[in-house]
Amino acid sequence: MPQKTKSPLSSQNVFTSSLFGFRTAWRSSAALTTCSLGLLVVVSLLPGLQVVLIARLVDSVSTGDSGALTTGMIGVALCVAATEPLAQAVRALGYQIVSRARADLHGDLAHAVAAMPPSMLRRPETVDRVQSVKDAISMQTGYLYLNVLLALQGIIGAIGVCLAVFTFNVLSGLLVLLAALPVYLASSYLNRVQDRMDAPLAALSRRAGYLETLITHQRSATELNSLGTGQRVAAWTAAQYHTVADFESRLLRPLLKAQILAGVVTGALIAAALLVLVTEQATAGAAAGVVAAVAGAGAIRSAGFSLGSLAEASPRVGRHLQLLEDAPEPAPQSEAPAVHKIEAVDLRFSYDEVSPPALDGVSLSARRGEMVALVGPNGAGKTTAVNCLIGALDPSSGGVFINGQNAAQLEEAERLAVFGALSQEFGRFELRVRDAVGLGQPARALSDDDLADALTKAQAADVVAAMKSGLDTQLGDQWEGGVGISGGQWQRMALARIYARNAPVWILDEPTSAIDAEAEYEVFARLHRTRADRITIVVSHRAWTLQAMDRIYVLDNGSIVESGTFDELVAAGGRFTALFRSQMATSTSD
Ligand SMILES: Nc1ncnc2c1ncn2[C@@H]1O[C@H](COP(=O)(O)OP(=O)(O)OP(=O)(O)O)[C@@H](O)[C@H]1O
Repeated sequence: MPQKTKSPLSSQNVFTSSLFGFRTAWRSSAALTTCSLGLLVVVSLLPGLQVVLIARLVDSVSTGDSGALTTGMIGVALCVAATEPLAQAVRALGYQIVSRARADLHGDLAHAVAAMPPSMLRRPETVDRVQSVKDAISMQTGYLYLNVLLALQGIIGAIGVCLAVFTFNVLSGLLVLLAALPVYLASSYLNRVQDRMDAPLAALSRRAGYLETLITHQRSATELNSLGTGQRVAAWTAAQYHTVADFESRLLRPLLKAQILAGVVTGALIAAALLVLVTEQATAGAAAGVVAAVAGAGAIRSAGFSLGSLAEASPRVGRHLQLLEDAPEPAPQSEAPAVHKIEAVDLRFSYDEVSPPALDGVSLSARRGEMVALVGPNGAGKTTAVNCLIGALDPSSGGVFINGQNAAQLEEAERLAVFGALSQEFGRFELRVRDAVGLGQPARALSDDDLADALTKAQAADVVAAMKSGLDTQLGDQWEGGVGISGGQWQRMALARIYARNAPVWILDEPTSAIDAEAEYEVFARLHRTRADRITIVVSHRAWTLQAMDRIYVLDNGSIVESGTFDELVAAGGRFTALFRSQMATSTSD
């Protein structure tokens, strides 16, 4: 992944976030965006036009020109009548555009995350950043164009009013123009405050969101309510959201102060402009000045509010752009090479500086056709070793060699294509059966025959045969028409994905932990029967599954303490025997 030296965050401001809002709107619909801008210009010029017409109207009253009076009255009436409906039309178009733009932004985020390598996804800061960008799409970045429209309406309206006032009195026009400055300064100040608080706020919100997910998602909520502790998690959720609210209110205080101050200064400048007009101008100018002051204040307030929202969103725009930039380009699918040997040499890895190393010089190897096992007590380092093999973790020293080549030198996609890895926490993808299994194969869509073959090999064909819609059955009973399946059946679906993938190196971390004894026997028997064309590495806690392994590596405290075949290890009477003594005693007594 490319390392970035300069964060675009530092350069985000109202202008760049407006540009981002405009670009997303244009991408979602160029026609609607053009339409909204056209209407916007018309509606924004109405206040200025109103000022000019009122000045003429007052003039015609004093000169007694009845024709001009009638025209002026009709003009003012039309302006007043048209303003609100046109403004509403701009807003309605704006909403339509932002809902499309949000869909695009959610899509962009999903694609960016999909392009991230597992090693990047494992980092907590990546998860925080993704969550923050996702939240912002629903709250700020997704609505930017609406604020751009409102800000433009306010700014064009204020400029129109200023120009109208300039025609009566230059000083007064300048004062109206100056009235926009406090609002802009307040926006910039808020932008800086927001930027400082955004990262800690995202972390707090993610925790609140996580707790809420626990108590609102079907599976976890059912488990918690069965335990009778759902209310406790609900209370934690509420408390965490209150923590978020307290944190946010620290932002609201400076926001309020800055906006009140800006409002007071704006009001004073508008009042001064009005005073100049009333004291220096004839009746028409003064009357127009009153209208201008009201219209100008309204336009500037609206522009200020929208500019404030744009300023508030700008750090989020920065994070959004940075995340998309940091995500690598989606790599073209790589054909898996034939692998005749995989080796791990002296792997060392620590999760942090204080804990003892999770891997302390682990070396192992496997050749095509071999089936090897990693065993050891909980916390020995088996999953860490597996993650280093597939590249989800980078060892601090040592390396993984595929066909003798250092795997760190391979392209990410090339390396991932080598492995079919089934983790302990395999995914329960609540999709149609064909999609849930088909996700194993990125290179092509699988035919029904391919899917049936993978399901059969994973002992899952009977499960699907019993479903009314077969391969088209929706998995998961939280969905309308969806089917709930057992834990072991979910694991068989996950194993079917690995058969569908058919990679040259299979890494199966306790692949049968939830599967019944009969099916487990079948699964292992088939793995042995079909092992010739691949390398199979299995993590297992069950003694009998280890008997036919070509080699067993015994891990303890991050080091390999023994290796050999089952019989050799039993004969040695060492750590392996101690680890599996109770299981071997049971099988002997059976
Ligand atoms: N994400 C993590 N952050 C910090 N420490 C971790 C993390 N994951 C694992 N560890 C620690 O690293 C060591 C090795 O863990 P690992 O998950 O590799 O063990 P394992 O042999 O797979 O255990 P099990 O049989 O329970 O699956 C343990 O001490 C564990 O507490």
